[in-house]
Amino acid sequence: MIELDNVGYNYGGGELLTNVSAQLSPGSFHFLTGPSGAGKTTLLKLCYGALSPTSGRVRAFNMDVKGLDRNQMALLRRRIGVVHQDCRFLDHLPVKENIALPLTVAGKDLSQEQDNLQELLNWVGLSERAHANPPELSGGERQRAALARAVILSPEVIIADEPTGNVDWEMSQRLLQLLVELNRMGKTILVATHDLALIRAAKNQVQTRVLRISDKRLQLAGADL
Ligand SMILES: Nc1ncnc2c1ncn2[C@@H]1O[C@H](COP(=O)(O)OP(=O)(O)OP(=O)(O)O)[C@@H](O)[C@H]1O
Repeated sequence: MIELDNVGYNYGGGELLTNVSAQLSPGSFHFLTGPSGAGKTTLLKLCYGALSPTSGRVRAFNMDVKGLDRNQMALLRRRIGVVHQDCRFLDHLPVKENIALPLTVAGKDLSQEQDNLQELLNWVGLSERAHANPPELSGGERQRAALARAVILSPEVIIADEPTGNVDWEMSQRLLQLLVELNRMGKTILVATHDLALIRAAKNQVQTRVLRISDKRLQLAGADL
């Protein structure tokens, strides 16, 4: 699905990532970990085409991400759902409309999508909050709304950046459960996290691989996690 081949990345102040190679095969569940500032968010951005590698190659769905034109990039974004670290919303729009935004951008007729939207709101446990505005949501509700928005177009890959960063243990388990369910539905999952307890909890439920950025390079973490 996504393949990194000897990828290097440099924001201009020296190489941040070097010789990074990895493959996310269909239906796999990967965690990405490493110290703060190691380059996890950067690596995720390289995977979904928000950044182009300084060296090496990123391929998504057998296409070189670097050479994509606007239309191809828009298509790529529909196939990869992203939950951003800061999960921003349009604060003046209710939760339901925020979740529906990718449908609008994709030119879908919202009146045809109401059942789909309601099902998704139920799935993330936000049907009661559908008409609230984002500033009224708790951290866990924001994360679940962001996940719903990321999956509304049924992407094949879901990339989540610290989805449990600001929530308590119970809520992080609930979010994990949603990601596990998506994986069981056949979705390919990539989650950046500092939370080793979350990784251990996931390992009890699904087969996962843990990648760690250490000293600019990507390594497969050992079974000790
Ligand atoms: N747009 C940018 N321009 C310049 N430097 C950047 C930019 N974005 C990130 N960096 C730097 O790149 C390094 C890696 O950042 P990144 O956000 O990828 O790390 P991270 O592992 O996700 O960190 P954290 O766990 O704290 O979220 C940091 O030193 C950061 O300051």
